[in-house]
Amino acid sequence: MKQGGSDAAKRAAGEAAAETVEDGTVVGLGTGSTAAHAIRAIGRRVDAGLDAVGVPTSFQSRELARENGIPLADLDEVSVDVAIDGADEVAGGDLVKGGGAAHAREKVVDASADRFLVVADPSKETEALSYPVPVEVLPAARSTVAERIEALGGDPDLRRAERKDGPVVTDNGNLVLDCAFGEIADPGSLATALSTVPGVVEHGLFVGLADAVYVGSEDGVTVHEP
Ligand SMILES: O=C(CO)[C@H](O)[C@H](O)COP(=O)(O)O
Repeated sequence: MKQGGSDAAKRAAGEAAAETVEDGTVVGLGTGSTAAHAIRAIGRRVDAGLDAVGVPTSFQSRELARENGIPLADLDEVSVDVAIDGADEVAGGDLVKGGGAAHAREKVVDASADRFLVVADPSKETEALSYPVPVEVLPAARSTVAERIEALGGDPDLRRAERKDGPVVTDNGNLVLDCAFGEIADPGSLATALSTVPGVVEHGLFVGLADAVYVGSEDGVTVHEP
């Protein structure tokens, strides 16, 4: 994932979005270092009396929410009022996500929310998406999906684990192909094409889902409503 942004900028964005969580609501808890700041801030607010329930998007966000005392629910038990999640690249309201290989559950939770707030540092903002699109695939479909992605003009690369020999395995037991397409002229068309490839569980293009983008910096937070 892009690592250009400062932790102070990520913290500013995460904490500003966490501040908008209202009493008596259900919050989708995103994955990654920026969303982690939001989770810790929500935990502090719960500790101070906020009545909120979290729906995690990954093993990692579930663990962090537990450590921070946030009551949790599964998505089939509640409906999500607001989701707060990070991104690897942001172009207006379109995103590439999945740097943490959590984009399948993230998309289910973020898309189900009444409001989806993206939290990011300025290094994530761009005019046109070009970050390699993470594609979660069934292990048995790795080669056939890779061929289809090449036919769509992409360059698929199996994501490998840093601290073990072999591939990254998602929370759902699948593999990830990071697919470079260069500058993506039409994210909507590419998203539709990827979704129709047999064996693709989910891809990291989030097109038109964001309701607001909180961009933090050392000097404060700017909120865009795409
Ligand atoms: O999509 C994600 C995980 O699947 C993350 O939200 C994305 O990678 C951004 O992470 P960070 O806030 O650490 O830069």
